[in-house]
Amino acid sequence: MNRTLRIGTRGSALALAQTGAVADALERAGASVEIVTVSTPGDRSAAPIAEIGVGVFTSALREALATREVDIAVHSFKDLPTAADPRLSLAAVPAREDPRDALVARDGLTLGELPVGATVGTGSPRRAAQLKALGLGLEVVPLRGNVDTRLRKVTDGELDAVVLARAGLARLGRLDVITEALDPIQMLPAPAQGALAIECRVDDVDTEHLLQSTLDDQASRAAVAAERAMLAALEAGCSAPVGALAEVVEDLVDDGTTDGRVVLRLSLRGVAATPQNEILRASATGDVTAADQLGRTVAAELLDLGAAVLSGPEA
Ligand SMILES: NCc1[nH]cc(CCC(=O)O)c1CC(=O)O
Repeated sequence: MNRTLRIGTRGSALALAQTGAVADALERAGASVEIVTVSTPGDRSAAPIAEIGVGVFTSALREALATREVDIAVHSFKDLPTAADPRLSLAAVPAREDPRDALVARDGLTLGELPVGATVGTGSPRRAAQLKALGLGLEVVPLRGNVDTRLRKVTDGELDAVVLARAGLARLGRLDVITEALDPIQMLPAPAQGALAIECRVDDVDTEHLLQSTLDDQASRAAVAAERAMLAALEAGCSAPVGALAEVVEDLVDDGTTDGRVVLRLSLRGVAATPQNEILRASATGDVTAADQLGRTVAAELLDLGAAVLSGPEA
């Protein structure tokens, strides 16, 4: 391919960092690329994400791609609505970063070391619900803004701590500020957290092939597919109090030999909070090639437990 591929991205420091890494990988593969910044309503509004709705960061980028303003779109996967866009192809899901949430607290404190009444900033209903469910007496304070703005609340002494995606800090080279990576047992990340979604137009098969062969990671794609199938089956938006984490695990099956045989399986854990802040949990393991089905299975279990009363602000 000798055309220059235009890669669309949001203009935040985080978006530029992750798009830069994608551009580098494509250049190493011999492609010629150019980065194009697309401003999104999510970047222009200071309102809580829960109020401005699904896709605030991603629809403008998808539009720019569909209308041929750009050839490739790089999204934080967790910001993408679960509804597919028939004009676009999810050409690559690169190897995922560590998907955990991270605590950044004053004085190097961990979650368990924060005193009763300590203020913890997060704009995410999912993080808020799981923090409250720990029963530590933490005071969850609404918070929005880019990574730097959120970190400053702690350095300025306005809040005792904030919770952010570890992956965002990793991409910005700010892992040093983390005082605790939160165990998924306490805090399941957002579906697809830490993963990127790289899209191109469905009819642009050359670009699709380049992205797929250069950047796609099958295990990350399967894990994210399971998490998002769970989210979709709960009909919850990206800001709903739903967490999910799928991992490819080795499973030993008895095949009659003394050692048994190791097969790869996909394990999925899900959490949903009811409006009463009751935490519901479910998990299952399935075939790596049946990720969507696994997601629907865990969602069905959550619905059985009472998650039906649950709906995101826009669901
Ligand atoms: N909704 C904001 C958002 N979207 C993606 C990331 C970064 C991490 C990722 O790629 O999952 C963040 C920041 C955060 O949640 O702290």
